[in-house]
Formats: sequence, structure tokens, C-alpha cells
Amino acid sequence: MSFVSVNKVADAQFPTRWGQFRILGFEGLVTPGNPTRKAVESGVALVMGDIHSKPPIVRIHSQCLTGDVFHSLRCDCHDQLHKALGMIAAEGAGILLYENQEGRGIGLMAKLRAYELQDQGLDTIEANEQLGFEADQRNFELPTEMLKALGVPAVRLITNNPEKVSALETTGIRVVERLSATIPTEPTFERYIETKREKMGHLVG
Ligand SMILES: Nc1nc2c(ncn2[C@@H]2O[C@H](COP(=O)(O)OP(=O)(O)OP(=O)(O)O)[C@@H](O)[C@H]2O)c(=O)[nH]1
Ligand SMILES: [Zn+2]
Repeated sequence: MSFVSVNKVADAQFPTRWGQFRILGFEGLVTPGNPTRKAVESGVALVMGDIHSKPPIVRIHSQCLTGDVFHSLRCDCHDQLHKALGMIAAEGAGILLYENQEGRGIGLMAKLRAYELQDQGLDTIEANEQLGFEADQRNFELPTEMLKALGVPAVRLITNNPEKVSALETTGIRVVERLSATIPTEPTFERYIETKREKMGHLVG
């Protein structure tokens, strides 16, 4: 584990278009001496209903400013976020973990530079690599620790990404079911989805 500690720093009521959630803030104090990590990592959990009597629906959403805020049609993030909140609302219970590894961990400015390279014909992975990054630099340690802090040992995970399933399972959170994160594809992000399917093993469909 890369954290000295993971602490809940806030827990407040959070009314939304999808219904009443609680919003919780968590901070993980990173073990000193790791040059690739910030000193403190933070994440947000939206919690609805009873999350303890059975494995709840959980979505781990990585920050995508362009998709989440501006509803970019370069990627599926905005629609996936709404789909996940809708699934939690329909169930009346569940957890959305929002963590801030923007651009699969390369940061916003690098992601915008990756967009430039994609405009010149590279796919998302080739663009990351041309900029000197890995295809996906994320780790899912903080979301895992947040689930533990919430007292949730087993989940039904909304994802198409097998890496997220194995990241949870290696740290002791059981994924009892995978729920599809697929949303209707727009022509503007067909290639983005295809690259995830072909090169990152995403279980699209
Ligand atoms: N580097 C890079 N990151 C992107 C790009 N478009 C979106 N992202 C980031 O991709 C992350 C979302 O991850 P995805 O790989 O789309 O999906 P996932 O969350 O791993 O998998 P699912 O759970 O199936 O949705 C967020 O951190 C976004 O900021 C892009 O063009 N380049
Ligand atoms: Zn996105």
C-alpha cells in the first residue's frame, strides 16, 4: 500500500438530479519518497441508500474535465458518468467514486497535447506514448481504500475495463459481478472505443 493513511475529511448531504446522495471527501497521505506520486491524493464518493446489506453497485470514474464538464464527444466519459448515476438511482443504492487521475493519469495539459496528436492521426495510446507516457498511468489504490473506509468488501462494478476489476481484486475487494459501462457510440468517439477494445482489452458491448 502506498498510503500512510486514508481519512474521511467530510460527509455532507448532496441532492442531485438523480436523487439524494451523501458526498464524502477522502484524503490519502502518500508514503514519502515516491517521486511519481503527489504527497496527498484526494477523491470523492457519492453514496446513495443502503450499501451494506448486499454488494452495492459501484462506479469508479476517473476525472475527464473535457467530458464531465464540457460534454466532449471525443470520449464516452460524460455519458458513462450519467449512466452510472442513473443505475445507482434506479437501484436506490450505490457508490460513485470520483478520482482525479485526469487523462488516465497524464494530467489535463498533456491530455490536450494528446488530442493534438490524435487530430494528426494517432490513436489515444500512440499519442500517450509519443508524449513519453504509458498508455494508462492510473492506479486504483485510493478508490480501493475508499471502499474499505466505507466498509464495503464486495461490489458489483460498472466497467468494461478488466484492469479495474483486477486492481480491486488484488487489494482484497471482491467483484461479485461486472455491469456493462457501454453507452451508445457517437461517430466522434468510435475510434476511441475501438482502441480501448482492441488494444486495452475492454469488454465493450
Ligand atoms: N490520455 C488520454 N486520456 C483520456 C482521453 N480521453 C479520455 N481520457 C481519460 O480516460 C479516463 C477514462 O478512462 P477510460 O479508459 O475511458 O475508461 P475506463 O474508466 O478505464 O473504463 P470503463 O470503466 O470501462 O469506462 C479519464 O481519466 C479521462 O480523462 C484521451 O484522449 N487521452
Ligand atoms: Zn473523457
